[in-house]
Amino acid sequence: MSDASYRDAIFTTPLDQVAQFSFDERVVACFPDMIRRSVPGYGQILGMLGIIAERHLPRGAHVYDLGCSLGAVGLALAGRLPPQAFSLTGVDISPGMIARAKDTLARECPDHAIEIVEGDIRHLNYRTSGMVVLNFTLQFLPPEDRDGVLSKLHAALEPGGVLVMSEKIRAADEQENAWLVERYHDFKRANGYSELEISQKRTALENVLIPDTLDAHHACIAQAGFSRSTTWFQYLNFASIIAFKDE
Ligand SMILES: Nc1ncnc2c1ncn2[C@@H]1O[C@H](C[S@+](CC[C@H]([NH3+])C(=O)[O-])CC(=O)[O-])[C@@H](O)[C@H]1O
Ligand SMILES: O=C(O)C(=O)Cc1ccccc1
Repeated sequence: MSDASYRDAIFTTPLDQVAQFSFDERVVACFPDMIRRSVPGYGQILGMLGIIAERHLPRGAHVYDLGCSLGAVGLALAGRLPPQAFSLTGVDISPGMIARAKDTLARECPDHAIEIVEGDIRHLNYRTSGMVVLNFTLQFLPPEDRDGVLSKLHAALEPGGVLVMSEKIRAADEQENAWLVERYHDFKRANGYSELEISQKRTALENVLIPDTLDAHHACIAQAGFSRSTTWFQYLNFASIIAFKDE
């Protein structure tokens, strides 16, 4: 499979009917460009995941990267930690993403114990792990399925284990939310997206990517059994939370 990456031009031409967004072959082909131009702080979050792993993972512990797409989290951890430091399982439901992630990781970090599997994170039998990463993935699950997944992840974590969860968020206050969304659209314009691309993608993501508030995420995390959680990163309406399982 080719490892070429293209500029995201998916919503450049006017569409009669904008179909629901899906992680199909066209998205796979331009995904690195799409996510970097569309997710404020994406690169910074990846860099910090390596630092968090370095601090929190017991030597040799297992890590899950859930909704791994092209394997960027595994690459970031392998770039910072030696092969003996951890093993990692990346899981994604999109066959196109999985095929490319497997290729990339086998080529870029052959000495690290990283496996990539196709699957639905709602129906996985999780093994005991030291760290679980949901980097912009929970937002794509139907809201009614999210509590169940977080509870399973809490159960799978070792005492002292951590969950890192990044999400597109909404603010409960309408005015605050409007400001964040408007500046987010400015961010996309500044990254070369046209008005048409911004509005068609917004339509495509309706009912597919369902953002929740930070308060709701922290409440869900507490409900799942985590004793503490903190928002360690926010850039406009994109944020990342770390949650700690009791020692
Ligand atoms: N039920 C599901 N089970 C498994 N995977 C799923 C499911 N639903 C959606 N996905 C997968 O979750 C990923 C979300 S992208 C993650 C970026 C990555 N974490 C990164 O750090 O580059 C975020 C984004 O594109 O904004 C896609 O690859 C979906 O196929
Ligand atoms: O582009 C958007 O509007 C987003 O919310 C980010 C995003 C990035 C990649 C796939 C889907 C959504």
